[in-house]
Amino acid sequence: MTGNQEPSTTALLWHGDHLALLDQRLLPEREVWLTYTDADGVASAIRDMVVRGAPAIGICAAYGLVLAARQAARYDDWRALIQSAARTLAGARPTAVNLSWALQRLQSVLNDADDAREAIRRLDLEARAIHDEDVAANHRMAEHALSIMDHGPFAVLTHCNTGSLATGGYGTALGVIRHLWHQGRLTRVYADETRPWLQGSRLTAWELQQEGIPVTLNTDGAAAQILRRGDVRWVIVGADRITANGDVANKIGTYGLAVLARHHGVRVMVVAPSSTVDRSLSSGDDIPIEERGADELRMIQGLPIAPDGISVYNPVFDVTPADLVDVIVTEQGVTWLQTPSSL
Ligand SMILES: CSC[C@H]1O[C@H](OP(=O)(O)O)[C@H](O)[C@@H]1O
Repeated sequence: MTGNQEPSTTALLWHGDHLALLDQRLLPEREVWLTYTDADGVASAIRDMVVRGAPAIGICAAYGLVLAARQAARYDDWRALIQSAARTLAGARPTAVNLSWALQRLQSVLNDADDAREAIRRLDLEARAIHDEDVAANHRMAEHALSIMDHGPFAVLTHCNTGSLATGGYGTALGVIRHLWHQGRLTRVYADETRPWLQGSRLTAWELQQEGIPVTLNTDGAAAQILRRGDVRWVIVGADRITANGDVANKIGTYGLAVLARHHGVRVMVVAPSSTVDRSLSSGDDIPIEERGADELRMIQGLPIAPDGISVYNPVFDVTPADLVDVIVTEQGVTWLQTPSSL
């Protein structure tokens, strides 16, 4: 990879006997690291969004299972205890398939372990491999994406956070954006603030500003006007689950953005590792969509911004149908869903 600089930001650090997580609920004001030594703690961290982002939560679940194995080693029923921890971790969040994918990969390794110490060793190696593979995949996806984009330079718009804070490092959609910048092919990134959890304003704007990448923060509602102006060539987003027909579950608001992009002749690129593809589901209708608490809309940093007790609908993902996605990029390559000439 030429011209890439590893970003200084990272979401997680594995120390063999504990997992350190940057508490993303406190960014950008405060950088606070929390330490986890057991699977229940890691599951809570995922559920409470201390760490978030489909690939990142898969990697954390893998390390969480290693922690479970270390704690179970002293018991005769160590294998059953590890399996129980896997179920707890798998239940932390429903939409991103990376969580179950990572846990299934570790459990297949567990089956080959004859004793608890061997289980710890094998699980640790596999979890580290998943982490390393994710970073390598992000760099490969950036290369694949740039190979099909015109030289530019041009502006792009992105939604939510898909960077080093959402992955093992470098990022998926944000990895493509980083590579565009380092190759001199990017003029500006428009970052949707991404209500209600504000991954865009609190995380993406923070990541990009740290690296001197020109980023402009906009309300989700301003995306239409930005796309109408014509300087944005691509909408580039991540994914939490991609089904066999190319439907894409991603942060709430992605579907509306794809409709806007198609209306304004702007191409939509989805960037996600192959661990995000769930071929067991025939369409996005089958993807479980997480709904989170009402206070995510009613409050901001503890301050009420809506009438007390107001009814709230808070799905935190939506499904963009394949016919609104122009291209899907994974580490294995590029899949055009709309023939380029038709755009
Ligand atoms: C490369 S991260 C993929 C995906 O995860 C984010 O959701 P969340 O912040 O709730 O974990 C968002 O949908 C990203 O696009």
